[in-house]
Amino acid sequence: MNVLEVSGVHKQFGGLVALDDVNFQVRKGSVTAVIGPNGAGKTTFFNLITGVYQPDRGDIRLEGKPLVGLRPDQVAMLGIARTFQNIRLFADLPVLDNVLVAMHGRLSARIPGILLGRRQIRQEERRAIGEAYWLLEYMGLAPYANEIAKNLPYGTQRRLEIARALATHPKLLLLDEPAAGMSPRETRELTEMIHRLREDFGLTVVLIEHDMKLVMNISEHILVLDYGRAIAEGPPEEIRNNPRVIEAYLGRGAVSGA
Ligand SMILES: Nc1ncnc2c1ncn2[C@@H]1O[C@H](COP(=O)(O)OP(=O)(O)OP(=O)(O)O)[C@@H](O)[C@H]1O
Repeated sequence: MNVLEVSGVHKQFGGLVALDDVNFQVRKGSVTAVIGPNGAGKTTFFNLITGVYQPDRGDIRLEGKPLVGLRPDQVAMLGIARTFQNIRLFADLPVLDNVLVAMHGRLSARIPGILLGRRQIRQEERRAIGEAYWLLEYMGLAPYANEIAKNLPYGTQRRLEIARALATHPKLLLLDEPAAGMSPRETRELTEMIHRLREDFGLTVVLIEHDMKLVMNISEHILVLDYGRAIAEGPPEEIRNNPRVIEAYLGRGAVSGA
């Protein structure tokens, strides 16, 4: 079963075609990578899925529900969470609060505050704090719960971003260059963590990544974009040996370390 279905999605910025009639399906519970050279349209693709941009034409569906026309907060409510290439945290807030804020959107939508008595609000808060601690524990972040986010090492901030995404209880998790700036050890841990997320939560993951070792290790399926066009799609071993992909991307040294 497909969680995400993208059909004929096209996006132009003035004269620049950022995505050219892209089709893409993501199977439930899979890990899929979107790769390609700089400027190929990868982040634009995430921005279209998450409602940051609207496509000029085409259709995007999450479990059959149309996403085109929805705002980012509406897309998030339907079950898509993402992280960003440039980390976006509440830098001056403690780690725990960063997760609680992310959780808030989901909780307040589920139970309008006006319907709750003070005792119930306290119960909800206690439950939210319990869940936030659980998530921090799960992500190996519990020791940092009271640290200010901006003081964490870079790789740990990336993990916190993922914890914030998980706090929204997504069906589909989009990770934009999750290994950027990570040490080889942090990247190995990230690989294990993505595997665990899929096993423990049945989560579907789509990631944009330039670290080909990570991509080839973790993905079942890879979509390759070049100048906004989908030039190849398939399992890692097929993509690795695809002459068009080698020419457009892998041959340019992107496989170094793979
Ligand atoms: N808001 C925008 N306005 C104008 N052009 C844009 C906008 N967003 C993206 N672009 C252009 O669209 C093209 C695709 O950009 P995008 O960021 O999606 O590429 P990418 O594959 O994610 O690249 P990278 O690997 O460097 O992050 C680029 O030429 C970029 O300059």
